[in-house]
Amino acid sequence: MLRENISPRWHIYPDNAEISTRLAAAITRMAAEAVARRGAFHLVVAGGNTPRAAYVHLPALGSDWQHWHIYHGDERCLAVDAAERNSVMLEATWLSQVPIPRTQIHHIPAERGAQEAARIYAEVLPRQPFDLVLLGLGEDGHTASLFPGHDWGQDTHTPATLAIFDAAKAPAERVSLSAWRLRQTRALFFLVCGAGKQNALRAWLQNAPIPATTVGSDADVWLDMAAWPETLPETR
Ligand SMILES: O=C1O[C@H](COP(=O)(O)O)[C@@H](O)[C@H](O)[C@H]1O
Repeated sequence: MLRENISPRWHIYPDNAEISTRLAAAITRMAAEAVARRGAFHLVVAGGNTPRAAYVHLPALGSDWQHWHIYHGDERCLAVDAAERNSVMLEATWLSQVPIPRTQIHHIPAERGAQEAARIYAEVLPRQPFDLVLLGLGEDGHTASLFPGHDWGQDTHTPATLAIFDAAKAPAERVSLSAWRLRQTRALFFLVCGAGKQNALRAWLQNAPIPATTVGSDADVWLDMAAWPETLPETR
């Protein structure tokens, strides 16, 4: 699936609470549509703090959980029960409370080290495009575990998963889906909340070489007012 390089759509809401309610409803609606049309919903989840509140809303909204398939955009190479792992956050906020078949929840086996986990996970990913990819934006401009100044795998010949050993944010060892694989999706949402994201967002608006500029060139960006840069680039 080729995504068009048009431009991102910026959706600004008052705060993370408002985004979380709306996002949870949107995910549930998209899942219902995907299941009705194709019999399954393939979702890539974002880690970090920003999406937590949205995930917390999901169990109560209810859904045809039997048809959901969950993948991660990235994972930190830590022990399987480490609190900083994205999989642990996902289980605690949402996955442990809904009857998605365990065989359809695809955590990255990052406890096995980045190289082996990336190799294994590349085989786990579906051949078809995802239905929805959720991504965050780090304060330093990283997306999933693709960091500015590193190769983020935008070329279509890049493997679908990357082993990262020198991430600028701890832990240094991580696994990430590559930029081109993240873009093989019907819909792509970025979540950006908090004043700490202003510099990264300004870089994106300036078309600076950060992963979001290429991964999210035609994304829907859900952001809160605090994240919108107080001083903006002159163009756009
Ligand atoms: O390290 C990571 O950071 C980004 C952004 O996280 P946030 O806490 O600033 O929302 C996240 O999207 C990624 O999954 C995570 O591993």
